[in-house]
Amino acid sequence: MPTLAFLRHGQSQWNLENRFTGWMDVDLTEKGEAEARRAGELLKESGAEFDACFTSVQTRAIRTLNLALEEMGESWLPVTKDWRLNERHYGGLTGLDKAETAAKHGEEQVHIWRRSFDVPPPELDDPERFPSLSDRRYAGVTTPKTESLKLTLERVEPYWTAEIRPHLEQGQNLIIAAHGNSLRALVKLLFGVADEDIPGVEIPTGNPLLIELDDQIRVTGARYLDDSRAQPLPTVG
Ligand SMILES: O=C(O)[C@H](O)COP(=O)(O)O
Repeated sequence: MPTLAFLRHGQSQWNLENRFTGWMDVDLTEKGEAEARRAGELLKESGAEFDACFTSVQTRAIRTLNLALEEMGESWLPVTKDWRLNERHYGGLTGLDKAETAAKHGEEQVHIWRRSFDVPPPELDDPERFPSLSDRRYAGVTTPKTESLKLTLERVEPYWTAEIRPHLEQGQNLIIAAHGNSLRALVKLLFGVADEDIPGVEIPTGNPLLIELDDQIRVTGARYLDDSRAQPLPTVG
């Protein structure tokens, strides 16, 4: 039966600075690099043998995967990168300090923007401030101006169905190295989490979530490999 590992990137510079990041391409901090290596150790210790990996086109996820694979001695594994695994686009919140934004708009509004299923943050109306959000890695892509989790799921799900799921159906074991909200979208899909329950789902950085699937690609078990930094997992709906 196939095994799937979800790996959120290690701490990024803007995680450290508590800034909304989204599609901004920021690198890992030293702590983030250490988390990525530790994730590789944990994946190796799990004994799972992986066949292929998927990641976004954002440096923090790509480097997390590379560091983990290096630690596992598996840098040879095929890796597919696609923008549809990117973090949700944080729109006009991109680059803002999360605490300052809460002080300005209220904790509740910021929680809705961060964790609700279908309320998108305000649109980014001055994209020239962040050129990497629409640089040539997105050639041919209509880049969003903002994304709720629902909109994120709407681009993650077709990619999952067309490009990832078929590997699992062939019995391959996969690693998906991605982001807090693209992984929340996948957790929602795989675990059948209701819209009203998704705000309670958090994904820790650099802590592999190992998911066991049956041959219909239904979840039969799931656990975080670093128990001390685990978050509660949804029951399969
Ligand atoms: O894009 C970001 O700012 C983070 O990676 C995820 O942020 P969140 O916890 O506010 O959704």
